[in-house]
Amino acid sequence: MSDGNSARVEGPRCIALVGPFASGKTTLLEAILARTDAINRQGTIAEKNTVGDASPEARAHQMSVEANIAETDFMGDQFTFIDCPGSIEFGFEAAPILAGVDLAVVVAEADDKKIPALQVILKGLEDRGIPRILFLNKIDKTEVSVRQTLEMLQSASSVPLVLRHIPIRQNDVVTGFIDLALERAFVYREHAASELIDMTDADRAREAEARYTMLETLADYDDGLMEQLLEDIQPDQDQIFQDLAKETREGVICPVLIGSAEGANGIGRLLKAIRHEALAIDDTRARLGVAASDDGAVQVLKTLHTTHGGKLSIVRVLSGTVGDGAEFTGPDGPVGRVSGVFRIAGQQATKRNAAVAGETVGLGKLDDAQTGTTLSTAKEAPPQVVTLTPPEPVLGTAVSSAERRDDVKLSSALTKAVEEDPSLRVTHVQDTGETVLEGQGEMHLRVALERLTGKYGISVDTHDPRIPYKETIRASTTVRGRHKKQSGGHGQFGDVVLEIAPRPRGAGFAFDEKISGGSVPRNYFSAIEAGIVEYLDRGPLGFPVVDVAVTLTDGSYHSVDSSDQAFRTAAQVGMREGMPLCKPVLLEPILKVEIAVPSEATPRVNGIVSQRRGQILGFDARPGWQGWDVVEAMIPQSEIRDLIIELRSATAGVGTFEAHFDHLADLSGKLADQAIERASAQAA
Ligand SMILES: Nc1nc2c(ncn2[C@@H]2O[C@H](COP(=O)(O)OP(=O)(O)OP(=O)(O)O)[C@@H](O)[C@H]2O)c(=O)[nH]1
Repeated sequence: MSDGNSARVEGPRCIALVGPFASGKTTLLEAILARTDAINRQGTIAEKNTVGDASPEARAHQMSVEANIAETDFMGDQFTFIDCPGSIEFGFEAAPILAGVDLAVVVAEADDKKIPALQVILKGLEDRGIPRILFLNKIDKTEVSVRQTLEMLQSASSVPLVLRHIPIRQNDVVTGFIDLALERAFVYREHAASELIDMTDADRAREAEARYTMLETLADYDDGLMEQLLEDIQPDQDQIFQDLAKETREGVICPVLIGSAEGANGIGRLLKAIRHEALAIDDTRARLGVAASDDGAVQVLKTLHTTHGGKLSIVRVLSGTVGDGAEFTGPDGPVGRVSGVFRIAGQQATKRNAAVAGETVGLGKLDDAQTGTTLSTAKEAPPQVVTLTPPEPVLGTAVSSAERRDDVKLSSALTKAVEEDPSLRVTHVQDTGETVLEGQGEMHLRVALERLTGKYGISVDTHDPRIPYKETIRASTTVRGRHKKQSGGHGQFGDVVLEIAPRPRGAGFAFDEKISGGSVPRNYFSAIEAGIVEYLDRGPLGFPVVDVAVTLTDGSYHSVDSSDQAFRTAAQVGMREGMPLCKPVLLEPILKVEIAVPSEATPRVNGIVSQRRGQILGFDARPGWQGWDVVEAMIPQSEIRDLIIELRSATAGVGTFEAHFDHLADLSGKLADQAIERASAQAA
């Protein structure tokens, strides 16, 4: 049977499967592998026997926590499919992958709660100019009409969604479909290819109407077709296939196919559409602005640290042939020599021969290669096709190894974790002395921690990161600090008079001296200042002290017993006595927060911010995001902790925020008392 003669391109393809959480991407990959005989039997998520999601973390949570890669052949063409996780928390995994694919299959379902997530995904593809086909999955359990579903889904796409299939229903169950381009009806067969059937008169009438709607949209981009429609001339079928392919490749439309990944229905049709409508590497290279060349050039889609084989860079070969021993250069210089070319299938990597342009393979031992970069075998640094900026983390946890001997192991495992997933961040917080692992949400962090244990065998302790409170003073005092030990032998003597005064917020610490008549010799000044600075590490409330001025106004010395150490101690004695008299006050860090949400959630954000002692600064439309707002607010750091969880629940999972330190503000009353109590308990 013909699929139409659209100008089909040749060569190995790389296709991303994307879509909202649990829309059926991993199941679709499984169905595709079964349909193309890459596996004998289709596994299911429930039975935990799918090719994708085979890592212990993915199996445990029954969700994709990283991209799954599998290769197959269909009608003589080679395809690599990359199933990208749907959860927004693992969303950054897809960014470097999408840079190297020919087409994205967006797996969606008739669920209005998932429309905001679908919008985020489609916008990402639209912004990057990636051609896309929408697979309307779970048609086996869809009760609403496809027409209504399409209207709902359309709000998430900025280009027309073009329905290519309509369902055939019997007793409210979808039993097959009509392909509007082929004008043929098929009945689904469980886990087998659909069978061609005759159309009933009623189906023929529905088909004619739906087909006309499809043609009208195609005609918006094809004047010749528009004229034919106006003159009531039946367009040629090849022409329709050509229009579909051209307009899909240009990204001006998004065709919609229907099916059921679980029942393996509609899979053959989807594969045929991909085969005809996806571009191949020559066009993708043009989209990425990479010149054709005999030099090997690759795009790094993902990095894996395998427990035995070392580092594996999953790449799409953009040009040339890439084999063992190839030496690659990245944006910052040489990245290593390939040791092993691997075929990737789920969790398995098997050695293979050299890879040609268009193929997606694993390259071993490119130690300095980074995910998202373009590498070349030419000596000079290759132009980069994308710049990837990981989203700012939204949640953090302090981590430490349960066993001291694992400290070094933990630090190297954390480095590898961030290399595999740059949307994780590890910070060593000087103020609190903690190592904080930050990421995109609870599950993201949980999986990262599980990997530390599962993959590297490190047992990790975690707790909420401490808030880096500070303290300052509100009043001045003058105090004497004496240190005297003169009983027998070489004694110690230091004596200072210090004036302690507040400084404006943000002004920092200042030391001055107003010594007259040499009551304290000049050579002891720096030891006195050092003693004060040391004291300021932990003020009367238990926190680092900021914004104070200390002036040395007087003192005395002993020609034999005075020393740097004695004056240093005297200064600390003075500070210890004087500071509690200066009305100490706790300071809490306040963050400036930009919260991005769909506009209908904006009023709820106001409530969320004020509950967290926050102050709204204003809100505006989110640039480039139709129907979204950005709310600006100041929120105390201690109130941010689970902000992301509340925001996501108010926005069907898509709300997000960025926060940066802005200033310190006074904190008094019960909240201050609690913070002081907590700190002294932790210090004890
Ligand atoms: N009824 C029905 N259920 C399906 C279909 N496809 C997938 N499912 C179910 O939907 C759930 C999610 O499927 P997955 O394949 O894990 O979805 P996913 O999109 O890969 O999920 P994430 O990557 O974790 O976002 C599973 O329980 C599947 O069995 C389908 O066609 N029909």
